[in-house]
Order: sequence, then structure tokens, then C-alpha cells
Amino acid sequence: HHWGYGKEDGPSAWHRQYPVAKGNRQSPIDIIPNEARRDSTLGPIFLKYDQCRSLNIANNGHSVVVEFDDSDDRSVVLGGPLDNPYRLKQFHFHWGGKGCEGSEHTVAGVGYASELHVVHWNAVKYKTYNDAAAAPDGLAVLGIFLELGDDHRWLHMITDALYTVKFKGSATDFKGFNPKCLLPSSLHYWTYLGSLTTPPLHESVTWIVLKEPIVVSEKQLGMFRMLQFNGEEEDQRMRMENNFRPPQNLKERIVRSSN
Ligand SMILES: NS(O)(O)c1ccc(OCc2cn(-c3ccccc3)nn2)cc1
Ligand SMILES: [Zn+2]
Repeated sequence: HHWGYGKEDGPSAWHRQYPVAKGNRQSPIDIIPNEARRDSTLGPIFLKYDQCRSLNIANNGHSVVVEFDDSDDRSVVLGGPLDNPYRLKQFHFHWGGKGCEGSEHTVAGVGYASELHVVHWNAVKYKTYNDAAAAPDGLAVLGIFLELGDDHRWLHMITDALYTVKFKGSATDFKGFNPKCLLPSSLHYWTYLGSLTTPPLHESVTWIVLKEPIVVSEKQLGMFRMLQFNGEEEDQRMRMENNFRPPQNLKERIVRSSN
């Protein structure tokens, strides 16, 4: 009996199998800009993605994920709150149902239509991604909000491939995609210590949430909703939508803001 986003197996039930769900550094959170601490020691982040090698696009039953070759330091995020370069591993999305919110982080109580997570791991300190994913300084996830407006000029490269990964467990080749094309113009960010937002909910993430959203169209976002949570062989057809965890308690944490 696996976790999901439904009434019985959704975020409010995760704590039964994953008690860390009630931990002290859970994600996402509501970011309150006026309460974030402007920190002049926080430098800019650098995204070195020019040599990145995307491998495949997959439906893991929770989201659609694009994986990268992380066998060397060819593509990393560095700077900002990070003490080491973190290696690009994958990116995926969270989104809502038609017209309703879908981001995981919220800003002063307001959600966006979707949120992109670009996942990196600390290969300087840890041998494998799985080791890093369970360590307090193991992961760095870049969060990018998606708001509704005009078509995004490059998102079609992802949405055009979604029909090939409609069902859980499907994956297809997806080479030559550079996530740089999904970034907003400004890399100003908020940062705080948090967790994976899905089980196993490890408290291993340094979150870097960009302040500026990217703009995508309702039509493009709607394409994500043709994905299904279920496998092709399952009777129960469940449209993949509302795959977001609501904001968690900030507890004793502060959010810092880049300049
Ligand atoms: N939504 S998010 O960007 O916070 C996000 C990012 C990465 C995630 O990876 C799943 C995962 C599983 N494990 C794992 C590690 C060791 C043993 C077993 C499983 N590590 N990561 C999940 C959520
Ligand atoms: Zn995520």
C-alpha cells in the first residue's frame, strides 16, 4: 500500500509510514517576504548547465521526471547558501487541477499554478544520490514557480513528450534538453533548510526558491493533466493532478533572502 495524493493515502496520512512528516524541517513552507532575513553574506547562485546531458523522461506515478547523467560534475549548482557544488540529478513538476493552485511553496499565503523542482546532490561529501538524499546537507533543490499567461517558448519540448509517458512506470529517451531554458530572468531567491516534499520526506534539502516565476499557458499546463497516476494495466484511471504537498510548519527556522 503506497503513498499518493488521494484522500486515504495523501499528505495528511504520510506521517503513519513516514513519521518525519511531523519533523522540524519539513517542506514546503509558506514564504513571507517581509519576514525573510536579507543576508548580505548570501552571494548569487551559479547554474553551470552548459555540459548537462539529459537522459530520459519518466512517469514515476507521482510526477513527470527528466533525469540527467550525474556520473561527473558536468552540470552543477554552486554559490548562494551552498558550501560545495551540487550535481544536477533530475527535475520534475507539481501542479493543481484546472484553474486551482498547484505549487508547493506559497508566497504570503498565495500559491502559483505549478512549481518546478530542479534536484541536485552533494557529490563532494556523498558517494551516491541515495546517501546524499538521506543526509542533512545532501541535496539542493531549486524551486521555480510557474504562473499562467502566454505560452512558454520552450516548455513545448517537455509537453510534446508527455504522451510517451502517460502511465506510471513508463520512460522514454529524452536527450539534449537543457533546463537553463526554464529559468526566469532573475536568479534572486529565498533559501531555507527543509526536506523532500514527498516520501521518504528526508530532511536533506537546502531549498533555493526563485522569486521570479516563469510564465506558461493554461493549455501547456493542461497537457500535464493528461498524465495518469496509475499504470497502463490498472483498471482505476486516475488523472495526474494536485500532486502537491501543502505548506508545513516553519518551526524554529528562518528564511533568508538574497540581495
Ligand atoms: N519534491 S522534491 O523536490 O522535494 C523531491 C526530490 C527528490 C525526491 O527523490 C525521491 C527520493 C527517494 N529517495 C530515497 C533515498 C534513499 C532511500 C530510499 C529513497 N531519495 N529521494 C523526492 C522529492
Ligand atoms: Zn518536487
